[in-house]
Amino acid sequence: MSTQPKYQRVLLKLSGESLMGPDAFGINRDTIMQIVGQVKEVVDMGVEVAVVIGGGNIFRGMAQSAKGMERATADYMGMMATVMNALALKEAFETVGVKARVQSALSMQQVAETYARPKAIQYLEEGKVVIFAAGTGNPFFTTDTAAALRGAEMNCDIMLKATNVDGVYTADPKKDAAATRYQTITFDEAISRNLKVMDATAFALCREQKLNIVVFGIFKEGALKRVVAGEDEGTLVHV
Ligand SMILES: Nc1ncnc2c1ncn2[C@@H]1O[C@H](COP(=O)(O)OP(=O)(O)OP(=O)(O)O)[C@@H](O)[C@H]1O
Ligand SMILES: O=c1ccn([C@@H]2O[C@H](COP(=O)(O)O)[C@@H](O)[C@H]2O)c(=O)[nH]1
Repeated sequence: MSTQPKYQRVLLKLSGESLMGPDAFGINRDTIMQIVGQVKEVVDMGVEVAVVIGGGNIFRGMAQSAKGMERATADYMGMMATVMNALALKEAFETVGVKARVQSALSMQQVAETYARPKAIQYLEEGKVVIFAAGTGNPFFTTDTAAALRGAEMNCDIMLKATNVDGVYTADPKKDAAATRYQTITFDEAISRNLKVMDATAFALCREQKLNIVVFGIFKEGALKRVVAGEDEGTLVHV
C-alpha cells in the first residue's frame, strides 16, 4: 500500500552546503542526485513541492574575496550563487523525469523566470517542482527567511528545513558533543534560547504566519518521505 502524505504542499529549504556532499565546495553530482531522488519520492506521492535553495556551497568559498566589500554587494553575490544552485537542481530534476521550474527573486530574464506568485502556484498545482532562487531578492536577509516568506506566500502546510544535522539541538551539535536533540520545540523557546539552526527573522516570520517547521537530516535515506508521511523524523518547531 502506498504511503499517504500528511502534507499536501510543502516548502523544502535546502541549504547550499547540502549540495557539497563530501567535497569542500561546489556541487557534488552523487549528492545532488540523492537529494533529487528523495524529492521525487514525495512528488510521486502527489505532494506539491516548492524549494528554496541556499548558496553557502559556492558563496562561502568566495568569502575571502568578499572581505572589505560593501555588505550589500557581497549579499548580491550570495544571491547569485543560489541561482547557480537552482539551475543545477532543475537540470538534476529533469534527468529523473520530474518537471521543475526556476523562479528568481532577482530579474535575469535570459537565465530564469522572475518570481511571480500566481505563476508559481499554477506550477505547483500542475505537479511541477518550483525552485525559488535569489532568496528574497534583498541584501541583509538569508535564504531561511526567503523560505519562510515563500512558504507563507505559497500557502504551504509546512516548511521542511533539510540540513546536515538531524534536527534542532540544545546547542550546535557540531561544536558541543553533549548537545541533545529536541523531538519538538515551540517557536518561543527556539527564539528565546537563541538556537542558531535558523536565523531569528525566519523563525519570527514562521511563528507569525503559523507555518510550522520540521528540521531534519537530508543525508538519511528516505528521511524526506518519512517527514512528509508525518513519521517521527527530525524536530518539529511549532506555534
Ligand atoms: N541548536 C542547533 N541545533 C541544530 N543545528 C544547529 C544549532 N545551532 C547551530 N546549528 C548549525 O546550523 C546549521 C544548519 O544550517 P544550514 O545547514 O541550513 O546552513 P545554512 O547556513 O542555512 O545554509 P547554507 O549552506 O545554504 O548557507 C548546522 O550546520 C548546525 O551545525
Ligand atoms: O534573501 C537573501 C538571501 C540570501 N542572501 C545572500 O546570499 C547568501 C547565501 O544565502 P544562505 O542563506 O547563506 O545560503 C547569504 O549569505 C547572503 O549573503 C541575501 O542577501 N538575501
